[in-house]
Amino acid sequence: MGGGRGRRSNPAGDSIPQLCHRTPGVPIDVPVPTPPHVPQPRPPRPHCCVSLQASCSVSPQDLAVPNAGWSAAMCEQYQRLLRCTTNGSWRRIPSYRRGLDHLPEVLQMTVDPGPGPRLFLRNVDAEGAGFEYAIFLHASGRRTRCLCQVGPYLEGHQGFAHGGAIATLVDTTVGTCALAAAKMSAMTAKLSISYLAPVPLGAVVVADSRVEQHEGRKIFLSCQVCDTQRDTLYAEATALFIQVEDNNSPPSPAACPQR
Ligand SMILES: CCCCCCCCCC(=O)SCCNC(=O)CCNC(=O)[C@H](O)C(C)(C)COP(=O)(O)OP(=O)(O)OC[C@H]1O[C@@H](n2cnc3c(N)ncnc32)[C@H](O)[C@@H]1OP(=O)(O)O
Repeated sequence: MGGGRGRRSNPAGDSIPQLCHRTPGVPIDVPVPTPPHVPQPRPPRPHCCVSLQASCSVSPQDLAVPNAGWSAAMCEQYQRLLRCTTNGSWRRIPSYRRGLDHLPEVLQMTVDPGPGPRLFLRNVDAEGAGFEYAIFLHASGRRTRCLCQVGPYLEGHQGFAHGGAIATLVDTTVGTCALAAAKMSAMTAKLSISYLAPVPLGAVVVADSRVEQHEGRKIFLSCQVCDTQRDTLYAEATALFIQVEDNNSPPSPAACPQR
């Protein structure tokens, strides 16, 4: 589905094959929003370099591995990508329920055994219902490849993925690439996406990202989202990430235009 509408993608020309839990609905205490006219202090930057809580007895579960919700196609493509890690040219990045996907040289995960904040892409517990994904990082540290099965809870138009879900996938793929390139925390400053063909729910897609330019604190990246056969280009994107020091004070709020 959608195969005829996307642009044909260019082969990436690399050594990797061309590929294009638990209880649902854990209640979360949602804070009551403060009225918009009350000025609020800017929240601190996310602290990425958080040490593993030694006191926590719960072993974090790596979710970037096959589970019962993965389709045969997803499993097959995952195994293909995994084979490319054996010579060290690529490596799989572990992923946890809490904390960003795990790049130990850049950040360490937090361990959260209970309900509370969750990584956005890991907020659905039912296997296969939300984002099922695994990210691979190239040895250059400047390319990432995300294999993702788009679950039914990501629906936008009937039978197809929500554009925001695709944006999340892209942001995460380029974000991982930016963090690896920066070797420090970085945040999305700009994300531009062209949606070229609708992604059917249940589809397995591959998002390929690379650093295009790295100038000081600014990292410019590109990303393409394709089917596993590289027949359909679902989306292409460019992004700008800005390196941030974890212990910096937050930037002053941007002035809001007067109405
Ligand atoms: C393994 C782990 C995987 C993790 C993947 C996670 C992916 C998820 C990533 C996210 O979703 S992050 C959440 C969404 N992003 C934000 O919430 C960021 C909100 N914005 C900010 O906090 C600040 O605006 C920002 C940190 C991006 C920049 O503020 P700074 O004060 O540090 O930057 P500054 O204003 O000094 O600008 C530095 C340079 O960047 C440029 N710049 C900043 N924002 C820009 C912008 N939006 N567009 C274009 N250029 C921009 C700016 O012009 C300047 O260029 P020059 O050095 O050439 O003068």
